Amino acid sequence: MSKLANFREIGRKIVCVGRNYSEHAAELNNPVPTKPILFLKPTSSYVAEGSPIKIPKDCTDLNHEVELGIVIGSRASCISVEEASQAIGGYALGLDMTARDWQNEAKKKGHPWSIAKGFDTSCPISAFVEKDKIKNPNELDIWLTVNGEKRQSGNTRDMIFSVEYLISYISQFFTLEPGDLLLTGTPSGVSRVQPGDVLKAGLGDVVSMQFKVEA
Ligand SMILES: CC(=O)CC(=O)C(=O)O
Ligand SMILES: [Mg+2]
Repeated sequence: MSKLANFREIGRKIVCVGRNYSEHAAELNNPVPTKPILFLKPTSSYVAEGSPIKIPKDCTDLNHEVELGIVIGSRASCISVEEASQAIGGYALGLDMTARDWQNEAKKKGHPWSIAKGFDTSCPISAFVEKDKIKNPNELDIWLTVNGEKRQSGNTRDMIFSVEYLISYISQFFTLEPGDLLLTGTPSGVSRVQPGDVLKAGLGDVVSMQFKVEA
């Protein structure tokens, strides 16, 4: 078994990409970016299957964002797009749970999104997926249902910036280390969740996961 199977324990950082699908940028009335928008989540935000997603106190608009996760396998600093795939150690499916009311408030004030995106349980994550299980990460169906109803359905080919471009771009600023996770942005269809909801998500026929939402 790969050493990266416990990437949640060894992970040093979670780097997230925002607005990487133009339909999602449009549904929130955001401009389409000309270069990747990056933010970080703390590793304390991880939650694995079997434990609930908890709506933070005073949050009134918690949204799901299903995203392809890249688990970094080797140290990478200032690498080129051509070198990027060598840094991939494997994959995971992730949810970038977002307190949209808090994020909107922060955006208005020009404040960071740290609390809106990084509160405890804001990063539900699947089991580790071995690198060889996915031939092309830029050609994967990705979906999410809430209580059995389809809410998000996309394909990573619609990402504005490819997986390799993102790894290269991020490595110009942050040295990537084994166990780091990159969340690559969400397709359209984000929506509010309520206590008792059951979220199911999947990546092609490679991996799926389920989480219950609690107050
Ligand atoms: C508007 C956002 O929250 C950006 C984001 O996280 C995304 O996946 O897009
Ligand atoms: Mg996101």
